[in-house]
Amino acid sequence: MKFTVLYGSESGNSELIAQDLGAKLQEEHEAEVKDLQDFEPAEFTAEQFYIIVCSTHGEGELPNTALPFFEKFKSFEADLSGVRYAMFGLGDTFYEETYSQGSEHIDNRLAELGATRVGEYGRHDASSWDLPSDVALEWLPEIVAAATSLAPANGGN
Ligand SMILES: Cc1cc2nc3c(=O)[nH]c(=O)nc-3n(C[C@H](O)[C@H](O)[C@H](O)COP(=O)(O)O)c2cc1C
Repeated sequence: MKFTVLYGSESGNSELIAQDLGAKLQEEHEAEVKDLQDFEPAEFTAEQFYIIVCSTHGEGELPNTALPFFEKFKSFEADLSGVRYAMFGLGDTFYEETYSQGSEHIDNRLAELGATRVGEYGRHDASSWDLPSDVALEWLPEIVAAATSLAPANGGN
């Protein structure tokens, strides 16, 4: 199973989590970490398992760095039904109405295109005392177990 960790970050928290998840995954798996700024919607493939780490800015919006990707993704049309992914959203419960909604824009569009989210939706609340990477690394094993137990989408080995 090959993992691609994608991140959208404005002040660095999601990027740090993505790097820490990538390093943990690389202990036992093939894994790469990419900024959503350097990723195109057409790159989504059933050969990879995606872990998307993304924060919330503005009023429930994506971080600025992820906006160019999302603009393209909104109008991108393809059948992503073979694509599997997990989501980890960052936010702050201080923003009650829009808590952690940034990542949900990406999650909703992936679902619309037929991709399958695997495992629990991870979250980090900046108002909590928990360190972002601690929460994400605690969340990771269940995701890896679920991802690696899935049959390859292409039916291959
Ligand atoms: C200007 C600004 C606006 C924000 N708006 C929201 C919001 O609407 N909802 C939310 O849950 N968090 C919001 N946050 C909190 C961030 O999502 C949180 O601090 C997160 O850890 C930042 O991650 P990043 O460094 O990867 O961008 C906002 C933060 C800032 C600085």
